[in-house]
Amino acid sequence: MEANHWRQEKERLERVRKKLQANIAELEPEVAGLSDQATDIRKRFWEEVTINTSTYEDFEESFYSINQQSAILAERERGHKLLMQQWKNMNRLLPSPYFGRIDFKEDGLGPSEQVYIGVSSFLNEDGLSFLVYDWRTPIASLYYDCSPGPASYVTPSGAIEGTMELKRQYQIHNGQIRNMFDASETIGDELLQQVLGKGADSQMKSIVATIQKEQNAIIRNDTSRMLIVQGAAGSGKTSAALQRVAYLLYKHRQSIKADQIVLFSPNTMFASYISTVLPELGEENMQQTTFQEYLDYWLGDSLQPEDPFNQMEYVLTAQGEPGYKARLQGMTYKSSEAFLLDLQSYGVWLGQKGMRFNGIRFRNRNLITAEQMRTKFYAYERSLPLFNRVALMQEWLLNELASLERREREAPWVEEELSYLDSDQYAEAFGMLHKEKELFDLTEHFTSVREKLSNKRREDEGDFEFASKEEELLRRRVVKESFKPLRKAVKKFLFVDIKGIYEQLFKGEAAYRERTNRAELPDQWSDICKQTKERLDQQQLFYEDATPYLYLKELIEGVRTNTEIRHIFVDEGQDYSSFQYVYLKKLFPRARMTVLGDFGQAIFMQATSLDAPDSPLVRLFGKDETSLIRLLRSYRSTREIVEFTRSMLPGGEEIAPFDRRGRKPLLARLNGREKRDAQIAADIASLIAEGYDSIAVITKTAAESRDVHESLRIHGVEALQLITKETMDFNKGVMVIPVYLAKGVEFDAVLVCDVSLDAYGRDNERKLLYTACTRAMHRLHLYTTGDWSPFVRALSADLYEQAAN
Ligand SMILES: Nc1ncnc2c1ncn2[C@@H]1O[C@H](COP(=O)(O)OP(=O)(O)OP(=O)(O)O)[C@@H](O)[C@H]1O
Repeated sequence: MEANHWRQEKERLERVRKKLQANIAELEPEVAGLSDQATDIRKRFWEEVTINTSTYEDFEESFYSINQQSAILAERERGHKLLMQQWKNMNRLLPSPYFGRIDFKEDGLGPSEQVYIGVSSFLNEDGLSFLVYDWRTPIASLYYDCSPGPASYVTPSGAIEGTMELKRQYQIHNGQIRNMFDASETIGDELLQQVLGKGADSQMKSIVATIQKEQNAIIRNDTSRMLIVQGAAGSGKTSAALQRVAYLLYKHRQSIKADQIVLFSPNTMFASYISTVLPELGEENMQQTTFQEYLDYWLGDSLQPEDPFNQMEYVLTAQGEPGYKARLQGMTYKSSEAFLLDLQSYGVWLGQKGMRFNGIRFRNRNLITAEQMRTKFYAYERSLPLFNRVALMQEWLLNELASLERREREAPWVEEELSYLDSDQYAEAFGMLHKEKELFDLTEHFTSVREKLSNKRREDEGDFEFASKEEELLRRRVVKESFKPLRKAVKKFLFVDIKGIYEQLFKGEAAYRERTNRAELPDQWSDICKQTKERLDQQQLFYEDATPYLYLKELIEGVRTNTEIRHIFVDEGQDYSSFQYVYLKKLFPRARMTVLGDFGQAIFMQATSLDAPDSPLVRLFGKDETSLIRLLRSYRSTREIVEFTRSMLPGGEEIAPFDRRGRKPLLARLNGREKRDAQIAADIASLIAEGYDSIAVITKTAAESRDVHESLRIHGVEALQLITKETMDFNKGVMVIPVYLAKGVEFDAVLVCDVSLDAYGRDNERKLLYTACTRAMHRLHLYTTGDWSPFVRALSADLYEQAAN
């Protein structure tokens, strides 16, 4: 680039930085005092406000004064927050104010405008012209979407047409321009090369400077209710999702707050891995959770749901066990749409007969029997949906309990209970009664007024009548306390025997057909029934049963919803069942959904295809409300690694590697485990010596991880982490990790330790191996002590190197 361009750019950078420094210095004193001031205001606010309740007018006045003051306080706090935000943004800009520039000449207007783009906007003193544009502004999309030449961008008031005369990228560190490129075709191949060539980190990085056009379409999609992204491994799905959150928070800053966005992540370690991206962009983090957390929350007390990792371990390790085939068939069927329809039909059947209830017992007596409830339930209007009738039942039960409670006051046990009250309890109850009476009982007021008027004292504690009243009140209180758990249980719908209702669906083929109208059933149905029932008897649920169970529960009890949430993001979306999607949609009725995933990495049994023409995901909101974007370029791994991994997948040839070069994957076959582990230990040492500091030894199962971890430590590998499903944080270094926990994360080097026919021989293990290998950014090693897995054997020999034995 010409020397005078460099000079001009350096001078401009200096100018912008000086202005930033001046503005920061100007705000500094104000900002420094802000947090003290805020607490000061609050303190004074509470000191100055006293509630005057002597007369109604005084009370009213105090009330309005409090309201007024708190409004002033809120306004001031808003102002402070804004100031603080500006100050933080400027500080974030200072070391690297921008990463891109476009010169854009709008059709029909004067000279072209120089648009510098950075992580937030920065205005000139005039308050009108932008020295830096936020990357999320409409005009900045030109930088991501267009090449020099005719170009246009969309604003809320329509499309703006014009010509892009220049597109430039900068690498600015510590206030110095390190590098500058003028881009022509696509943005930033050079910059991207440099970014991708770096080492893996313990935290995911933001990609704002190098967002690619197809990723930008995901980030800025604002029209669909459902946005589905099917993207190859390493194509930037998670990155795009996080930038999209930042974009939505910026674009809808008046109406959406960070806590109205929820991201479902595959595990807690992944949540920690991505947690710094949004703060790096100056935004607050969205809420993060896992589907398992949700299941635990709603089922926790009554039934223990299995977690998906245990389910996965079973699939991978229990091949020889009896009932294995049935369990796998059960997993597939219970995640299917067919089963969802079956449950709906079952709901209709339950509307006519077969509901099961838990009778209400009290002190070893039946208060209301299950039979009474059933009779009552089926006496309600049959056309009412189940949950309406259950709500009516609930109301009826609460009324019944109230009258039973009244009757119960005369029961002998109450008398007995009263005599057990010690004097303290008595005094306490007595005090409470009086207090309650004074506050709430109108008759008490009336009595005291009458006392004053007639100048005649009411009966006191020594009076007979008072004593009997007191006993009556105490009885009432004792019975009320003992009925409390019953009322609570009714309010929580515990009178519906959901477990029994779910269980009676698995009473054999004929019963199932009758209840669901299903003609075709998996051939192992009777074993599936047996397994399901056995689990329920142990107060547990298979993972594949957990969501259907909750679905049925809500069909009967009514749907839980959270109407606050505006957007939900589902990462690794291929690993959720159609059931889980229906569920999420119901749960968050006002939310838009963004689902990101890769069917090539669908390693769980409940997998859902994201982009198949008949995908249940598309049907969820209907074609018109759904957009589907496919990402085919893979950025994480070198060209050599992508060429190797994509060949493992049918149809993988459409995955395009980004052109970053490296060594071909290395295949090593060794004679026995001892030699293999010695080789892995030696390879780890040499990779570290080459400068790679994030290295993962990937195993298939948790048990294998433990073995290999132990063995590698004996072989002298130091500071070796063992990652389990309980690991909360993702730390850089050398680790042993089961493949299903490595989802979504990446490493400089990956060593897959047992790529034998035994370990990865079945078709469902193909995707597992693909997922393991695609975690590698720069180097990939595969080891075996026996025959190679057929998925490796089928690869063309020029895709890899073989280690000399
Ligand atoms: N536009 C980009 N600029 C710079 N880096 C990028 C870009 N897109 C993706 N990357 C990098 O590629 C790697 C993979 O990205 P990411 O993890 O988002 O992909 P993914 O599609 O979610 O992967 P997977 O499905 O395999 O978990 C990350 O290191 C990310 O920083």
